[in-house]
Amino acid sequence: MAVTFVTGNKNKLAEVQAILADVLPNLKSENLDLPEYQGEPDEISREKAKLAAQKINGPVLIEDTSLCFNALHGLPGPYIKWFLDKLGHDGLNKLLAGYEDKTAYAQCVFAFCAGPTSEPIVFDGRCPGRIVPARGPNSFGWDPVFQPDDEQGQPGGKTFAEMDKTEKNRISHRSRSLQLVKDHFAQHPEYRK
Ligand SMILES: O=c1[nH]cnc2c1ncn2[C@@H]1O[C@H](COP(=O)(O)OP(=O)(O)O)[C@@H](O)[C@H]1O
Ligand SMILES: [Mg+2]
Repeated sequence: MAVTFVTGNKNKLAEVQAILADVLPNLKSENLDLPEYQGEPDEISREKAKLAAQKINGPVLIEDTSLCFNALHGLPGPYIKWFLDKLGHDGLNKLLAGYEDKTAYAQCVFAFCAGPTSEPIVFDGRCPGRIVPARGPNSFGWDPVFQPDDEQGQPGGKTFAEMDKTEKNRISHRSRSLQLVKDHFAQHPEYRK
């Protein structure tokens, strides 16, 4: 019962295969065109996983990433893709111009659905930080405008874009939710084959 990771994003696939290698050595991948649901991040991932499990007719893993501004009660959240696309890094900063509070969190929700009639299980990983004017290479999404907090919960020094991969992966929203996924599959050897 090999699990299929449904994604169109090659970077995500590589990261997920690397991190899950020992618990899901036979993880497959498929690029299905799934609808972009609206709602709370965990609900969106749940719906995506259910539909993917019906289309694949087997066990699936999906992922959805949000960037949530506290002053805006969690928005743009799951809609960050379009906000980033239309407003750019500068526009994301300007959204918070009227607010003292620049804090935000990156949220990654993986969802696993065992089959077409199963209820999905969600794995919610978050990384707290703040929105800052862009710094560092413009290589991945909103990385240049997100400055994660340090281990003490204080404003950290670097944006995600200024960190190397290892440094980002130690604290990132995605690595935190993947750790939960890993713990889950460590207890479910039936998916290792
Ligand atoms: O770790 C990250 N750093 C910076 N940007 C990210 C990260 N993960 C996802 N994004 C961006 O956030 C947006 C929402 O991600 P989502 O997971 O819905 O994207 P996808 O549908 O392209 O896979 C996209 O614009 C994506 O590029
Ligand atoms: Mg999305």
